[in-house]
Amino acid sequence: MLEVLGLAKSFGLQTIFENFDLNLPHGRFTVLVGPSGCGKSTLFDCLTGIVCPDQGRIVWQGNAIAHLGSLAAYMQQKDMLLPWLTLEENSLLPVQARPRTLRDMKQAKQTLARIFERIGLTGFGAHYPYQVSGGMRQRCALARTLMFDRDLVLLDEPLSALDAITRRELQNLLLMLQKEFGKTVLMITHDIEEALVLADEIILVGPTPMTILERFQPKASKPREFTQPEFMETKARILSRLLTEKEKIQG
Ligand SMILES: Nc1ncnc2c1ncn2[C@@H]1O[C@H](COP(=O)(O)OP(=O)(O)OP(=O)(O)O)[C@@H](O)[C@H]1O
Repeated sequence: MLEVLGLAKSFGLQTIFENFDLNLPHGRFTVLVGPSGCGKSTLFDCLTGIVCPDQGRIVWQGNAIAHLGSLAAYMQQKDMLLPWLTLEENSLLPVQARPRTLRDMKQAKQTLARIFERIGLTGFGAHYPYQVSGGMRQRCALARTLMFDRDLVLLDEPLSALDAITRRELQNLLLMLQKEFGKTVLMITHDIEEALVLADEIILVGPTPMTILERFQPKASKPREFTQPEFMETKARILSRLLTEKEKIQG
């Protein structure tokens, strides 16, 4: 579905990645795990056209494109909510931005009401971002991402500001998106247990310049519990690999 070939990006003298390849098959849930500052968000920015890559090819369903642009829904680390719009208005922005009829808008509002219910925002649609907590803003940003209704969803640490229970609920929501709506998901997380619960494939990336260190394909069927013995072993391997890379850098 999406193929990235030889992607390169530098900021001044700092090479963030070069010759970076990635392949996302349709309907798969891929999770990128790697140390802070190694270039994961920059990769997403290059894919979506926020940042221009220096080199490389992005191929979408067999066609070379400059960037994904509106082909993908992208949730960035910052919630990017517009402060002068309510949570409902923020979430409906993707629908406002495309040609629509009154019926489309009615349907969109119904869909949003279901998503709000699922993520615990029912009753907060008329609130402004400054009136709710950071976790609620993040949930609203996730709702807005879902309202884009794209086959490919890029999520940059979407659940990082949430409490454990809400986090688990939203993990289930993400799994539902993949299973029921056939979405292809590429997600960044620092939480290895979260990666193990969600991923069809975990891509472990190493420090700048970012390279792929190892790939893991958890076999257990979903929904999963990260306490499964297979996961404990994989978690230990991922942690040990990250530690080795850190020690290499520190000399
Ligand atoms: N616009 C920019 N100009 C200059 N340097 C940048 C820019 N954006 C990112 N960088 C640098 O690129 C490197 C990679 O940053 P990036 O945000 O992609 O890392 P990350 O892996 O997503 O980190 P984290 O996991 O902490 O979010 C960092 O050293 C960062 O300072």
